[in-house]
Formats: sequence, structure tokens, C-alpha cells
Amino acid sequence: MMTKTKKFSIVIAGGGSTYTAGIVMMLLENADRFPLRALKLYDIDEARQAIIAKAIAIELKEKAPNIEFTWTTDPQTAFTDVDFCFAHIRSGGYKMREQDEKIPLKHHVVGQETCGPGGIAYGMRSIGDIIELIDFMERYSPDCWMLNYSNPASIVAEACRRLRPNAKILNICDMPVGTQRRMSQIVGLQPEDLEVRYFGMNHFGWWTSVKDKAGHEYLPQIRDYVAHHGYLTQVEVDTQHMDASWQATHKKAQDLLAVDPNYLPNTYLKYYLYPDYVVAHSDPEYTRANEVEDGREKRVFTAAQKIIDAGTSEVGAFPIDSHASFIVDLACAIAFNTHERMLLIVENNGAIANIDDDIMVEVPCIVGKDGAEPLTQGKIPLFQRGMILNQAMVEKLVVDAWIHHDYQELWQALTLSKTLPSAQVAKEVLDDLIVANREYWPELRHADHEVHLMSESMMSEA
Ligand SMILES: NC(=O)c1ccc[n+]([C@@H]2O[C@H](COP(=O)([O-])OP(=O)(O)OC[C@H]3O[C@@H](n4cnc5c(N)ncnc54)[C@H](O)[C@@H]3O)[C@@H](O)[C@H]2O)c1
Ligand SMILES: O=P(O)(O)OC[C@H]1O[C@H](O[C@H]2[C@H](O)[C@@H](O)[C@@H](O)O[C@@H]2CO)[C@H](O)[C@@H](O)[C@@H]1O
Ligand SMILES: [Mn+2]
Repeated sequence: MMTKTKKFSIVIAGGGSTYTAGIVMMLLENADRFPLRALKLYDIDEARQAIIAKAIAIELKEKAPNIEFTWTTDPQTAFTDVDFCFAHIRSGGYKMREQDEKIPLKHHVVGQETCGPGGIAYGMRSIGDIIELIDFMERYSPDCWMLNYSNPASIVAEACRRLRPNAKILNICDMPVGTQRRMSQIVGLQPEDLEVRYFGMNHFGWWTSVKDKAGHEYLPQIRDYVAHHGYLTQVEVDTQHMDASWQATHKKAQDLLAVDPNYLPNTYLKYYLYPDYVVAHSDPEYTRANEVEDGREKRVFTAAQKIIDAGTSEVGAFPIDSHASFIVDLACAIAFNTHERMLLIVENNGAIANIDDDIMVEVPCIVGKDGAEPLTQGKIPLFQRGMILNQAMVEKLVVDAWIHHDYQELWQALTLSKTLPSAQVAKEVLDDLIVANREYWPELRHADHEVHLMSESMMSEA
């Protein structure tokens, strides 16, 4: 365990991310509990990262000149002498997110960043990149911890479990944090006043209890609210939430709750429970990738350029992404052995009693210097168990396909996904995704020719 006086060295992988500047500002705000001696940005896109980095350099010179700040595209420089790696890379960038969303929609199938075929395509791009980051970290700073929130977190976590089982990596998502904040507004408390029980996988789970520290259960009250309004609250909690598409997602939770009124659903279940509704309400010519390019990305890069041009952040400092303080909570839990309770993506090993041990689940964990210890959530009902087992096998098939370079396994993954209506449509979507991802995916081998022909003739008979 580290002493409270220790100052940390961190590297942010994906330095050119739309989130980097807000997270650096958040780190400054949290400097009293998580002091920094060095901060590095690492990215493979030198030009993109340089815009964010030069602006941050100006801000840090004005606000925290004692932090040694550098940016680089060289892995050795980036990963040497670091205590934590915060990883938020986007393999393939917004150009490929757009393809993940638009290709399935062309086939009248859900087109989304982390769910359905888009998430599978993104997973096939991310696995190799995250494994590479882990290897850099282990080579140059073997004691370093990676706090990963690069998506698709669920597939990435399963790939890490398979390929780097002993790596010091914790996978975390901000969705439960954000929704818990909405729940706290619904009941008139602060997020930190609430303690939850939750089970599922990333972007795919249910709250079974929301209590205050005295043990009062708010689930019924929140359920009544969500049944009428979804998670829509009146307070502007952060700018990302205010985009109309996010508001619609929070509102749709009321229809998710209707399917099982016992538990509070994760908003992204809409992609699995109402895929036809999602497709009908999507614009195949203008998806979330375009919204972000025209919104968050433009805002962040314009603000950075303004600071660079003026040579001072007085023209408009980056906003603090206070929402991201959960990353500091996680880092502190490891650094200071705080045993904080947080929702993380971990190997099940009995946490959910009636699903397989080797599924990567999202459950409350106690976090300390050795990592995360999942808290048992007991047995779950048939409906959720069926949904989880289905989705878990989809994600396992994706990782199998990536490891074996196997077309058949990837086709099976898409076929199994609740977001696709048939093996035929799954094949058509997959074949288009393969063309679009040629630069990023391993080249997939087709199964034995005879078996393949047989399956084609079986399909034409049907
Ligand atoms: N888990 C969560 O809750 C959560 C929340 C928000 C965002 N995210 C994820 O954070 C990531 C960043 O999102 P964004 O919208 O800011 O994307 P972005 O495209 O703006 O930033 C990602 C950066 O990663 C860089 N990059 C890509 N591949 C890389 C590699 N192999 N090594 C180093 N850098 C690489 C890109 O060049 C880019 O600068 C995405 O994966 C997104 O899905 C996760
Ligand atoms: O469409 P984007 O790029 O704006 O967001 C995609 C991410 O969505 C989730 O994060 C939400 C979070 O759930 C919400 O509480 C709020 O803070 O906004 C975030 C979006 O910026 C999701 O958890 C991430 O994994 C996605 O990358
Ligand atoms: Mn997430």
C-alpha cells in the first residue's frame, strides 16, 4: 500500500480523446486526494493528440506547474515509470464508429457503438490494441495498474480474461455511475449516499437494491418514477446527457422496466429488448458518431485550438469532467487500499450464483491494493439469466473468432445476438463489416469448404 504523501505518475492512453482534457481538469480538482508528479499522454495519432496536449500544457503551466507533463507516440517513453495507465482508446476512431452504426442500419438492424453488430465490430478492432497496451505496461512498468474504460468494455474484458489473465487491469464503465446519479436526484440525495446491488454484464444489467447508508430501500420509489419518466430528471447533470438522443435513451427505460417491473434496468438494454423500435427511430444517414463529431468533438478541439492560439487558458479553460471522478476513486482504492465499493467488470466466479464462473460480469466489488473482490449477488431469475447467458456466449464467440481468425465463429456470434433477426441477415451484415474493417480485423478464415456448402444448401432448402 502506498503512503498518503506519495505523488503519482500516470499515462493516459488515447491522449487525443474527447475526454482527455476534462479528465485532466478533474485530476487537478482531485489533487488533494490523488496528487500527481507526472502526467503523460500517449496516442497513435500524433496530430490529433498534439492539439489536446498543447492546450493542456498551457493550462498546466498556469495551474499546476509542478506536474511534469509530456506527450508522445512512443510506447517506451509513455509507459516507463508510471503507476497508473488510464486507458480510453477508440480503435479505428470516429470514422469506424460511423461504419459500426451505419452498416447494420443499412440492413435494418441496430447500429450502435457497443451493442449488437456495431459493438462486435468495434470489439474485433479493440482486442489487439488493448492487449498491446497491456504488454507495453508490463514491459516498461510492471507494477502499473491499467484502469480501462475503452469500449466495448465487455468484449475487451473477456479478451483480457482469456489472453492476459494475470494482467493488472480493471475494466470500468461510467454508465452505472451516471444512472446512480440520476437515481440520487430522483430520491433527493447525493450519489455517494447510495449503496446499490446490481448484476449483469457491461451495458447489460439490473439494479436489485438502492439503499441509503442507514439501510432504507429506495427501489420501490425509484421504480415508480422510472415507470412514468424513465431516468429523465429535471436537473442538467452534464452536457453529454442533454443531447436529444441520450434523453430518449433515458426515457425509454420506462419500457425496459415494464418487461420486468422488479428490477431497475440499464438503459442500453433497449438495444436488445426493443431493437425494432431503435431501428425505426434511427437515421441511417446521421448517427450518434455524426452527432458527437458535430458536438463534443468539435467543442473540445475548438476550445483547445483557442487556448493554443491565445497562449493562455484565460480565453476559456476546459470544463472539469467531475463525472469522471470515479476513475480517481478507483485509483485511490488501489493506491491507498481503501476497500471502496464500486461496480466493476470482473470474472464471475460465483458472484452471480446461477451463471457460469467464466463469464465477465458487472457487479459491486470491494477494491483494494490487490484489485477487485466481487460481492455475491445470489441467484438471478430465469429471464435475466437467459439474457445474460445469450449475450455472454455472443461475446465469447467474438473473442474466439478473433483468436482463431474464424469466420464461422463470428457469424455464429452475430446470429446469436438478440439484435439480429436471422443467420442470413447476420451473414449479410458481417460480410459488409469485414470489407469495412479490412485494415483492423485479423483476416478471417472460412470453415471447411464442404461444411460451408452444406450449410448454404440447408439454408436454401429452408
Ligand atoms: N467505459 C465507459 O464508461 C466509457 C465512457 C466514455 C467513453 N468511453 C470510451 O472511451 C474511448 C474514447 O472515446 P472518445 O469518444 O473520446 O474517442 P476519441 O476517438 O476522441 O479518442 C480516442 C483516442 O484514442 C486514440 N487511439 C486509437 N487507437 C489507439 C491505440 N491503439 N493506442 C493509443 N491510442 C489510440 C485515437 O487516436 C484517439 O485520439 C472510447 O473507447 C469510448 O467508447 C468509455
Ligand atoms: O455516444 P457518446 O460517445 O456520447 O457516449 C457513449 C458512451 O455512453 C456511455 O457513457 C455515458 C454515461 O452512461 C452517461 O451517464 C453520461 O455520463 O454520458 C456518457 C456518454 O458520454 C457509456 O457508458 C460509454 O461506455 C459510451 O462510450
Ligand atoms: Mn460504458
